[in-house]
Amino acid sequence: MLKISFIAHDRKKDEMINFVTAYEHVFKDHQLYSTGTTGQRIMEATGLKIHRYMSGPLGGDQQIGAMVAQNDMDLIIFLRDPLMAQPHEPDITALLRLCDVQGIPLATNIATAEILVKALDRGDFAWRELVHKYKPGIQDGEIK
Ligand SMILES: O=C(CO)COP(=O)(O)O
Repeated sequence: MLKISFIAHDRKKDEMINFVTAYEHVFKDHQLYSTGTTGQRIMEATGLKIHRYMSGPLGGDQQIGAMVAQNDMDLIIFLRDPLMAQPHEPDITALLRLCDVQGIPLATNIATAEILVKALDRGDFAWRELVHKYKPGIQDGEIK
């Protein structure tokens, strides 16, 4: 079971809901997280149970980022709105940066999200189970 996050900006939320609904059979076997409103919308539209953090502008991206910093998140689907400025742009940039620090698979548009979910479904994410098994002592705040 992997940890997966869904985040969508307002004008991308319908696209996210269609996507998660289409692949509900894949996502139901995993531990799901989201920012506040995205998670609420997905749960209203599907039978999935999602741990919701704060709404993005109130710190939700940072909360998911905290999991990424500990290498404790396996896949992020983040449908960003590239055509609208966000008040919490620094938080968004920070989350994307941390994904690159830890090498966490991240989709920022639906085309990539489709490819990643198909990879997930056929077992291409098994290496993440190994990451969890052999994760060094990050709980102790160890600096590598
Ligand atoms: O703003 C967001 C991500 O940056 C998403 O937040 P919501 O899911 O609460 O709309």
